[in-house]
Amino acid sequence: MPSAQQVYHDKGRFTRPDSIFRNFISKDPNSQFPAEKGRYALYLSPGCPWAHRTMIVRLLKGLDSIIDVYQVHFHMGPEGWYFSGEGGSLTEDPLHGFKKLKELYLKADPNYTGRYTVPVLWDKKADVLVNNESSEIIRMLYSEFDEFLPEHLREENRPGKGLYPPQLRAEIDEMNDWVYNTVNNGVYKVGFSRSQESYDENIRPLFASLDRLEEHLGHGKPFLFGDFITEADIRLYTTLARFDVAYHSVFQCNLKLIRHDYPRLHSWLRRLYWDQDEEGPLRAAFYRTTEPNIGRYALGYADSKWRIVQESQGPLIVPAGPLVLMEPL
Ligand SMILES: N[C@@H](CCC(=O)N[C@@H](CS)C(=O)NCC(=O)O)C(=O)O
Repeated sequence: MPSAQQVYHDKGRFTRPDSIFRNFISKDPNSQFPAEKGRYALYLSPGCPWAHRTMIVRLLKGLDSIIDVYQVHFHMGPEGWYFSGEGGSLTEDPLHGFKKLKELYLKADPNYTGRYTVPVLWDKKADVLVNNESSEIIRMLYSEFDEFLPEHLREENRPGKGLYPPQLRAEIDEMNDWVYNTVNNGVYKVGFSRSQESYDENIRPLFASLDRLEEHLGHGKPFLFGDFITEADIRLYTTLARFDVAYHSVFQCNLKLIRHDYPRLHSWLRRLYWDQDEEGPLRAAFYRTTEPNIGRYALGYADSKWRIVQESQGPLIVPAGPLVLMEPL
């Protein structure tokens, strides 16, 4: 097995390899992966921000009874993600009896040599891995399953015309691009640096982008693109929900805190988090997927940093603060 250094680093700089399985579920019944109730499952760990995107969209869209979720242990073991039976994890893969996610990937492709990442979108009927790239999985969930949903949850009937509405696509894509590079993955570039140079190189662009997002919210509207939620909010949220409780301390992203230094981002974050109305437009999707897990984010990141940066050498120390995980509204 290649070392964490070989998989992830280039001269001390963290590099995230591309996902490999890139098929799509379609509403077209004649497609290879047609949308069907009960046919697909998401394997995920609730600590992972990429998997968290899919958890949010599944609830936000009301797909809970249409797509299964199979949870692995909160943090990785020496051989990656595994089923433990603890803290919401299943005892084993319910479809194959596997104990490790690695076995699922090797079932999908015995010659697979990439990383065994979550989320995984699995086709239970064909018994194959459909897709392991969160940005694509969430887009399949927006509208491909709409025929199984009540009218008001279908994309065309949502106020604002959906999570990725045609009139905003270019702007959303443009924001996704810089937010991914400097914020979503930016925190990892800082936190998984194996050199001071790499840390220095990545910390300023991260905070420059947070400053830019704070400015962007100067429009005074509740969401990044106005009055209605879009995928840009979902993609930013999973990073900001982890920021003060994990990235600031564990990943040393410590020039500023969301709660003290970014009033608009802080209100935006808390409004999403604290909405507990399961019948409302957000269906409490942010609260239900974050509140049970936020207290474990620091542990999950301390553990992955210890594995990836320190190659499991020396002590693992998990920071205790902040005392308040998410400030009240
Ligand atoms: N581009 C992928 C990234 C997924 C990813 O890197 N997930 C991490 C957890 S946060 C993982 O499973 N890592 C396992 C490993 O690297 O061995 C996506 O967005 O789905």
